[in-house]
Amino acid sequence: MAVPPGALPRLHVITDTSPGVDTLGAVRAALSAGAPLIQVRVEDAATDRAAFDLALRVAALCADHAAICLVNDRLHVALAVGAHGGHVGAEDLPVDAARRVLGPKAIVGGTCREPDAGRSHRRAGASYLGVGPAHHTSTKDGLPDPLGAAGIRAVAQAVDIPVIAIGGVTPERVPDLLDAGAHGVAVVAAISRAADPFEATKSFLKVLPSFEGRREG
Ligand SMILES: Cc1ncc(COP(=O)(O)OP(=O)(O)O)c(N)n1
Ligand SMILES: Cc1ncsc1CCOP(=O)(O)O
Ligand SMILES: [Mg+2]
Repeated sequence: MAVPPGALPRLHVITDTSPGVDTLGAVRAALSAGAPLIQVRVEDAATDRAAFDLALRVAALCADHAAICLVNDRLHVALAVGAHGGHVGAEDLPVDAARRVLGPKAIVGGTCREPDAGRSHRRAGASYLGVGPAHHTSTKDGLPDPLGAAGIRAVAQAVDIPVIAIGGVTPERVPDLLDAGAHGVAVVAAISRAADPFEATKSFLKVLPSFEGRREG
């Protein structure tokens, strides 16, 4: 299911499969609070079967809430569960290949950190850019130094597709990221590892512009 141009949701809640986290509990809470989009992300070491099982359940929950479901990295899993699209980065399929795999109507997100890569992803058919780390994060290892709002701004000014800022995003940091030109934010820890993921989601929704991104029907 395609999202109309300009209607990409502003809050992307990314699943957290790290030990001690109630992955699906957090997804249910986020959706109940009004999260418009869930991205299914598993550890690199997870099997395809584990990724598929989680994605199938998340896709069903998203359907119940008229929310969008994307799958990170594993585009065959996205296709297998009927997700709305997928997200790829430097170690995944290139954006143009992801677009060919998922088709012209799918949502295809591509990671980038600087303007030239953003322009190139745009030409390759990306629907949106995931740009980060915006701030320090302990959720993913091996990342470069945080880009800060200035780094987000540099990419946002270079493209005409939505920029989703990722990495260490909290509700308090959202206004600066929006001022820098981000369309929205992607969040792992500040929702899934919050004491109350429902309230945490509400806190994000309060500081994001209202949700033209929620899918009809
Ligand atoms: C919205 C969004 N932006 C960036 C990423 C990161 O993707 P990638 O660089 O491929 O890293 P992994 O998430 O695969 O570890 C993302 N998932 N979502
Ligand atoms: C996957 C990824 N890519 C850049 S930062 C990041 C992790 C974001 O997680 P958190 O919201 O917990 O900082
Ligand atoms: Mg990836």
